[in-house]
Amino acid sequence: MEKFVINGGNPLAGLVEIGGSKNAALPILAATLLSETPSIIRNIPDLLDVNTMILVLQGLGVKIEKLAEGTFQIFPDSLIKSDAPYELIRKMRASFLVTGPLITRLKRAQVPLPGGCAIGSRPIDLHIKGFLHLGVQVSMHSGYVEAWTDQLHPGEIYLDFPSVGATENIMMLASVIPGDTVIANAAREPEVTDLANFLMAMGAKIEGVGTDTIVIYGTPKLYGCDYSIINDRIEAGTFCVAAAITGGDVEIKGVNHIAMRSIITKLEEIGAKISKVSEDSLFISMKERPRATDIKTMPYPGFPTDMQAQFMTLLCLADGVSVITETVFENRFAHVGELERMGVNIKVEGRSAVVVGVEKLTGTQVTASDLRAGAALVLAGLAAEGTTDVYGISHVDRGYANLEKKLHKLGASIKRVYE
Ligand SMILES: CC(=O)N[C@H]1[C@@H](OP(=O)(O)OP(=O)(O)OC[C@H]2O[C@@H](n3ccc(=O)[nH]c3=O)[C@H](O)[C@@H]2O)O[C@H](CO)[C@@H](O)[C@@H]1O
Ligand SMILES: C=C(OP(=O)(O)O)C(=O)O
Repeated sequence: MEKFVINGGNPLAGLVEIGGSKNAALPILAATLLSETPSIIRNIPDLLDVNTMILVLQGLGVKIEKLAEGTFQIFPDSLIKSDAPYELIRKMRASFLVTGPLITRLKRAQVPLPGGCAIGSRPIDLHIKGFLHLGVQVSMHSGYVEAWTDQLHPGEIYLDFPSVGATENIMMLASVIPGDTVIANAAREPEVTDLANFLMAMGAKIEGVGTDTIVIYGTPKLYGCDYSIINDRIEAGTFCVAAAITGGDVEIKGVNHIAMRSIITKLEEIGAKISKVSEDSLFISMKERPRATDIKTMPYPGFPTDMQAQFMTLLCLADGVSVITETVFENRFAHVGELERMGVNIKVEGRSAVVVGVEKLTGTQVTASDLRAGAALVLAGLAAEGTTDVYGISHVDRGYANLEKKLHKLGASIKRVYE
């Protein structure tokens, strides 16, 4: 078993470079299946989830070559299988994103229902709704989604919620269906935009990217291309909180200021001083005790649910009472119970958590239940008095590359221990 052992109290200082975005890399890797010709994808982060997606593609028959650190060439011409294995899909919900591309290439897909996870039940009804509108037939049995088509056609799809994954699956499928497909109430996340940019680099024509109405003018053939994915705004946000919670001074390089607007605004409300160093770099410093503030998670450009747990840790140390409301996932407060072991004062009432700031956190043993809960516990450990052992760090490895190395370089006392 692996754990992080953290001795808290060191203010972080120096420069950290942000890597490629997990949530952009996963759909873009799936989208390489849409053409028969190879693509080169750059800036792919070295994460467990990326490895899982690579195994999914290889399991479907696709050849993948690593050209350099973070750069892979994908040869989708060897795609032969339309069924994705349960062992991989259950590890990572994003593997369901191969469904759209499989239908376009092989006219059928058999993919296990990805199921729920520690943050909620996470249904896929909106993905299915989109497929049905585009001429796909779908049946579900024994925990599998079976999808097939004789004739795809364009359509108009209204999403009841701007689901990131549903927007991505539908956009991929529609990009090879001649005619105009409209996705209304589409997700506007920067990672959806990155996927659209990749599809356009492959030859698709898409309008309204980054707005809530995306129009895809499909073309029967897409071609592989050379593409570099965007950096990870959630990794950047997590390092911002690490700097703030330790009273540090850190330059964060590889950021998109616009994509991080809600995160930066909330940090400033809490009392962090943030300045723009360059087009892709910011400096964050925090010398005072954090101030309480309220946060409500929302689809982009609202405050990201993937930063909720990390901000909760910061607000646990604030002077005053904060209310954090989670509107995106129904059950994303699993970190609260573990933070309580470190001395926080939080009361969960339905979808809101009332956080009464305390003066200090105390190190102890805690266990991550999911990716961002794990990040929140690491942040708590960086600020706590004494030693914190964070277990369950495979969750953290799903979404952070070299987290402990990057934190150590900034002056944190953190090491990975194999027990
Ligand atoms: C790999 C990836 O990109 N993951 C991100 C993606 O997840 P993911 O794409 O799974 O998130 P969605 O935007 O689809 O989910 C948001 C909400 O919609 C609900 N829903 C979704 C689909 C559906 O068919 N029916 C339905 O009810 C979900 O249960 C959830 O409550 O966006 C989330 C919201 O920003 C992020 O937290 C995840 O990090
Ligand atoms: C919820 C997350 O990811 P996923 O959708 O892959 O579970 C996340 O990145 O915080």
